[in-house]
Amino acid sequence: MSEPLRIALAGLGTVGTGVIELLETNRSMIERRAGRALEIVAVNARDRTRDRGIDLTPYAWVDDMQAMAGRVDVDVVVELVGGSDGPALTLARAALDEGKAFVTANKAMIAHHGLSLAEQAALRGVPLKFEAAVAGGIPVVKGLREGAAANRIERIYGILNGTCNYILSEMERTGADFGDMLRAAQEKGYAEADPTFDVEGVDAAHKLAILAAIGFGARVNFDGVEATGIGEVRAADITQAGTLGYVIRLVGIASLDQSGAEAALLQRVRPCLVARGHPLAAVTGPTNAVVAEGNFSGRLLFQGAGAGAGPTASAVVADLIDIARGDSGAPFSVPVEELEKFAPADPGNRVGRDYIRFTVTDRPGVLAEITAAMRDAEVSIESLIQRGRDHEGGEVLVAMVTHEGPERCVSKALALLDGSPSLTAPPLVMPILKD
Ligand SMILES: NC(=O)C1=CN([C@@H]2O[C@H](COP(=O)(O)OP(=O)(O)OC[C@H]3O[C@@H](n4cnc5c(N)ncnc54)[C@H](O)[C@@H]3O)[C@@H](O)[C@H]2O)C=CC1
Ligand SMILES: N[C@@H](CC=O)C(=O)O
Ligand code: NA
Repeated sequence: MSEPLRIALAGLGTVGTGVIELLETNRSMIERRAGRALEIVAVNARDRTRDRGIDLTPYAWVDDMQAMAGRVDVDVVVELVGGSDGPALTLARAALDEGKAFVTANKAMIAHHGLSLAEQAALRGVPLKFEAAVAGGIPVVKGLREGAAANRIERIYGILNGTCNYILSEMERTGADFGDMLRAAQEKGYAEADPTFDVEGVDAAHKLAILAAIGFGARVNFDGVEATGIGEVRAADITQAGTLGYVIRLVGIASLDQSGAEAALLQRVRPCLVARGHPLAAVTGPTNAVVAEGNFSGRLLFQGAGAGAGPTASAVVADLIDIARGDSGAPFSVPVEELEKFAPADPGNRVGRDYIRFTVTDRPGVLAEITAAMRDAEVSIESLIQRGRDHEGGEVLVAMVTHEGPERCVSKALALLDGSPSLTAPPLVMPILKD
């Protein structure tokens, strides 16, 4: 058997402690599969004295995280600290610079700096791996990079944030309110250190940017992702959607828009209506699911735990096993210098159906004003529901579903209504996910 793969582990929170537990529990099986032992030699976290429920005495404690990069007894640095910049990025750069393999679960860092880190890794000829950064324990990076490598990917979409999916599906199941469900998601360890990243769609946008890069051979472009979170989704929307045969899910979608002279990349994260019969509608709780449509494979569905200690550790250790076996392939499926630079697609070109919810004052003529704007913008209405008011002159919800049409027409209709005294809040538009 070869020499052990020697690991330095930075960050001993939810994921870091999960990695130690997994390596301890499955030690001999992993050694057989990897062809060599995976041995943690050094660990670091902010607080040495904290009781993490695991025994850290077998490992050297390093006070300065950055010192791990230069250790001669280390082959691979694992970063489980978090944050797109700061110490995580400094460590990544230093480790790659020292010619160490680098493994991370940090989607924020890969979404922002994945391209330059991949360039650095290529320059030094060392592996850079981030399976845990996209959809936690689901082997979707590997699935796309290896399993679906023979295909041209037509579209990738999915439920990429466990916290939001937990909140939406629990609101749907129990009628509970948003705040209580967010607290529960935090207590269960699904949420990011800053949960606004989850609820505002930023975390899902990080993951989508990485997925799109792998699926389309594109340069990672987080700034090209249009992200809307779930903060505006009301219990009433969930009920209305249910009446119409849909559930609401936060969905990240990436596809190539071929309508112009040059292909452009559409990357967006939006709360969407998902038909009850669609596989994503059955995805509840913190579960993630990714659908990739390949031109030969057809629809591939990857589903599983997108967060939590065990599943995320499973992805981190899978990367370590790959490194132990000698895999040093391109992190984004094609060599970094061949990644294409796509312009962001105009979302107005999207042709689809939308759910639009208006909150209006209940007085004569309001509905006529809304439908006139739809007519003038050439938006065809498929169905319309008006919910009864609470009191005379009170707020009323008007929800409609459009026929298929260009998204720019819906935007035009909303622009026509902008500033109307009849609307008590900005309308909420949720695309209806295409099968
Ligand atoms: N928790 C989850 O389910 C998932 C987490 N991730 C990612 O994994 C990474 C780690 O996440 P968690 O384990 O949940 O975080 P955590 O907050 O539980 O743990 C972070 C660890 O890093 C240490 N740390 C933070 N800032 C530090 C600093 N400035 N200097 C030294 N140590 C520092 C903390 O002491 C702690 O040990 C993040 O990038 C996160 O986005 C990815 C997928 C799922
Ligand atoms: N906060 C994330 C954790 C994993 O990436 C989520 O809720 O999905
Ligand atoms: Na993954």
